[in-house]
Amino acid sequence: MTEPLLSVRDLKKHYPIRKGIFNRKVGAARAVDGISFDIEEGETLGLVGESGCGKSTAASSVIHLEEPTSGEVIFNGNGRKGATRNPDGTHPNDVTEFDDQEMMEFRRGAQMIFQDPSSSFDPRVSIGNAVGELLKVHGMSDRHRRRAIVEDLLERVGLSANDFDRYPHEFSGGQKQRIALARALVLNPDLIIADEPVSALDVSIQAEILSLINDLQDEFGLSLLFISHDMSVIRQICDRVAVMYLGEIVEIGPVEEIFTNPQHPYTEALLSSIPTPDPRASVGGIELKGTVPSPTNPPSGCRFHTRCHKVIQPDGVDVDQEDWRGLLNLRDNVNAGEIDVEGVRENVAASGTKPTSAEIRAEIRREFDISETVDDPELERTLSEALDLLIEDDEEQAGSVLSDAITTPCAETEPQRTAHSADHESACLLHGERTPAEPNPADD
Ligand SMILES: Nc1ncnc2c1ncn2[C@@H]1O[C@H](COP(=O)(O)OP(=O)(O)OP(=O)(O)O)[C@@H](O)[C@H]1O
Repeated sequence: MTEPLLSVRDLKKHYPIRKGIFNRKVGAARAVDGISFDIEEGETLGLVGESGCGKSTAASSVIHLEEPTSGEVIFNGNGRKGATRNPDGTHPNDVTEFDDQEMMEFRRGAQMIFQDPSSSFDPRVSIGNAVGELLKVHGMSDRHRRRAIVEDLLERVGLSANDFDRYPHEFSGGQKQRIALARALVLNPDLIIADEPVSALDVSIQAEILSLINDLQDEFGLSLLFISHDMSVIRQICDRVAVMYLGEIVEIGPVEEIFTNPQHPYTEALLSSIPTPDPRASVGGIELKGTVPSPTNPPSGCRFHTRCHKVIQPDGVDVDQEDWRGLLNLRDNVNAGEIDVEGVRENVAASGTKPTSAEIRAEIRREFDISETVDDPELERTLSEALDLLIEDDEEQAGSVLSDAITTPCAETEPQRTAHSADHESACLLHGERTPAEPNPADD
C-alpha cells in the first residue's frame, strides 16, 4: 500500500482555562483529545459530529492555524513522499516540527475553505486579485501570468473569466464559495480542508457546490478533509468518515459501511437524526437528547455514556433499556440539583386537586421515561425510596441512594478502538470482546 498523503497521530489541542488576577491556569478545555486518522491520495475523509465536538479545532490544528498541544501531523505532499522516520523517532514530514521555510511550503500544499466565504473576502479587493494574491505571495511577479491563471480557475469553478474585476458584494453565497474554491486551488495544493463549506447555503445550492468539489477533486487529484455536522452531506461527498464526539474519534470507516452497519451508538444516533422526506420512514427513531458536555470536564470512561441509548447495565441488572437510561438521567439530575419538585407539584396540581405523593412520583417517572414499575424489584425499591426522599426535600440523600445503586461500566472503563473489518473501527465497550484493532505502526 502506498503511504497516505496525511497521517494524523494522537493529535491533541487543549485550551488552557485561566482565572484570577494572576491569570493562573486552573484547567483545560480538551477540544481535541488524541485523534488519529489517515487520508490517502485522492481520498475524501469526512469528519462528522454535533456542534462542539471539536471538528473545527481538529481542522485548524491539522493545518497549523493553531499550534497543537501534542501529536503528529505527517504530510507527505509537496514532493515529500517516501521520507522515513529519523533515528530519534521524529518524522521529517511532521508539520508540527516544520521550520519557517517548510511551513511556507506546507501552506502551498494544504489549503482551507470555511463555512462563510463572505467574511474571508475583503470587500475592496476584486475577486480576481483576491484569488491571485497567493500567487503573488508565493513569488509570481508576472501580473499577466497571474491573471491568466486566475481567469482559467474562475472558469473551472463555474464562473466567467470576465468576473475577474468584479467585487465580492456582486456575488451570491454559492458563487462566493466557488471563488473560495478557486482561491484554495490557485497554488495547486495536494490537500484541501473544508470546514462546513456548504452549511450556510440553500439545499439546492449545496448540491451544486458538492458536485463541483467532487469534479475538482478528480480534475486536480486532491485529497480532502471534509468537515460537516450533517450526515447526509457526508454521504454525498466522502469515501470514509470519522465520527467525532467530545474531542475523540468514536468510529471510523468507509461511508457506505458506516451508513448501513454503524457500530457506535453515537453514529446510530446521528444517522437516526437525518431528516427524511417521509417522517414515518425515520431511521431507528433514536433521539439524541441534550448537548455535548463541556470538554473542560469530560465524563469519565466512555465520554458518550451520559447520553447513550445503549449505556450498559451492570452485572446482575436487567431492566428495560429505556428505563435504564431514564434511571441514569434521574440520578444525574438529582445529583446536579436540577429536579424542581415544587414545579412538578404545581404542574400536577394544575390539573385538579392537591396532588398526592404517588401522583408526584408518577409525574417524575414520566418526565424521565421510566415505567410505572421497573422490572428489577431491588432497583424498584431503591427508586421508590429515592423518590420519597426527593419529595420530602432530602435531595442529597436521594442522590446518594441513587448513586449507590445505579452505576454503569461505561463510566468506569475507557473503550479502546475495536476492528470490525479491515478499515472499520469503533470505540465502544459493547464490542470489547472482539479482536482489538491492530496497533498503528506510526504509534510505535
Ligand atoms: N479558544 C478556545 N478556548 C477554549 N475553548 C475552546 C476554544 N475554541 C474552542 N473551544 C471549545 O472546544 C470545543 C470544540 O470546539 P469546536 O469549534 O472545535 O467544535 P466543532 O465541532 O467544530 O463545533 P462547531 O461546528 O460549533 O464549530 C467546544 O467546547 C469549544 O467551546
